[in-house]
Amino acid sequence: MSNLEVFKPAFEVIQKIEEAGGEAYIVGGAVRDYLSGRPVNDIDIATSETPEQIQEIFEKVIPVGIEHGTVIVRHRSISYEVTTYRVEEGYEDYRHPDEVTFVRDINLDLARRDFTINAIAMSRSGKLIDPYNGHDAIRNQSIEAVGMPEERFEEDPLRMMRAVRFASQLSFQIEKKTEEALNQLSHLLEHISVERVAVETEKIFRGPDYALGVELLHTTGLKNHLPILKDLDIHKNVPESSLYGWHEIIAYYVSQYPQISAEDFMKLWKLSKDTKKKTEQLLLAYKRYKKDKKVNAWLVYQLDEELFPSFSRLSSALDSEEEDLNEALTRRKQQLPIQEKKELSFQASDLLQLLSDLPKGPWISEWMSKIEHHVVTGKIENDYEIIKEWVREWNPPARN
Ligand SMILES: Nc1ccn([C@@H]2O[C@H](COP(=O)(O)OP(=O)(O)OP(=O)(O)O)[C@@H](O)[C@H]2O)c(=O)n1
Repeated sequence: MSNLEVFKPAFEVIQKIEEAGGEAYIVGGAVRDYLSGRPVNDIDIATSETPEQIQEIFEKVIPVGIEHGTVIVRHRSISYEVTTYRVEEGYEDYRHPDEVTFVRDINLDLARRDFTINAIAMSRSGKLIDPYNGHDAIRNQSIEAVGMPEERFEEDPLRMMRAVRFASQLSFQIEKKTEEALNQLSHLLEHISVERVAVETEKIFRGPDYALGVELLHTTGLKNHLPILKDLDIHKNVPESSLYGWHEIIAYYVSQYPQISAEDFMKLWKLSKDTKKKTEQLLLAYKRYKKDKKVNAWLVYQLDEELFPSFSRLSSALDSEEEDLNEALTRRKQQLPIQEKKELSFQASDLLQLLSDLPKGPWISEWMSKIEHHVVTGKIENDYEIIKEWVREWNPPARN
């Protein structure tokens, strides 16, 4: 096994808990990702100690979910979620949080977890506690519920979406009995808040094996409980590449199916204002691109630079023949005469001064937009005198 360096600061946290008389292990996604050779991100720690005891042991503790037994410990500028061993999950939209029962045995804590690949604990010497043979499941690339799949899914139906998400992220197969339970219980997804389902759906489309994820959504029947997607033949119309974020997912489907709208996605999936803004920009830019069949100046000017990778991914998801447009967008942006409106050499105040006989009105912003468009697209130079001359020659609409 490769080296445990990545866990070193986390092992120090565990050591402190042990020195205070408690027990602690690294659990969940970090162990899974480490054992499957993937980069380790957030490290979660399970402990025999209560949040109050953890608060006494460490200086910097943020009480994020005391009633669930969870606090954040800051150590060497890294955050660790430290959670007391417990036997029931408190899922806000399905089970009542006060059903959480704290226990003193790591094995009981592992027993309440969703899949065997996620039910492995690692001690600070790197030793594994693996009562469900999760390490073997990782080697066999298999997603298998801990114990009875039906029970696990009834405890929290979101786990069904998580199974598909792990298939997409890890390229693992779902074990037969677990998949059968998915087929049988997919309807339970209706009990889960759409916000939680949205988080998993987003991860399914982002995964390297998103195509397997989309196929599983269809074959298991989970798709039938997903707003909007349930009315589409998503298994026949699979994106040509992964999509990162809801704005890309929506732009993809809205471009494919004229009968659906971005607004409906926003409403039914309860997505954020930020997603709405990004989706609108992306769709507008893509429409322009399709019309002109090239990355033109106005498109690049209007599209936020942070959306260039999204634009590029969207175009290859819709058309595998499409080149990677990210570089073309960046190059085109560098060539623009101005990057933003405030760089115009001729501002609204100049316009008002020049045409002081006209009453103020919407014509000002209409004119400024016209000037901006002309400068960006290279029809006139961004020079005060040149623009002034051009305005003089041009018949203001307000005078017509
Ligand atoms: N519905 C859920 C959610 C989580 N877990 C358990 O809690 C751990 C942490 O959950 P979470 O942070 O949501 O996911 P990870 O598995 O850590 O994956 P990632 O961080 O990559 O999303 C999981 O590994 C699993 O053991 C569970 O049993 N049932």
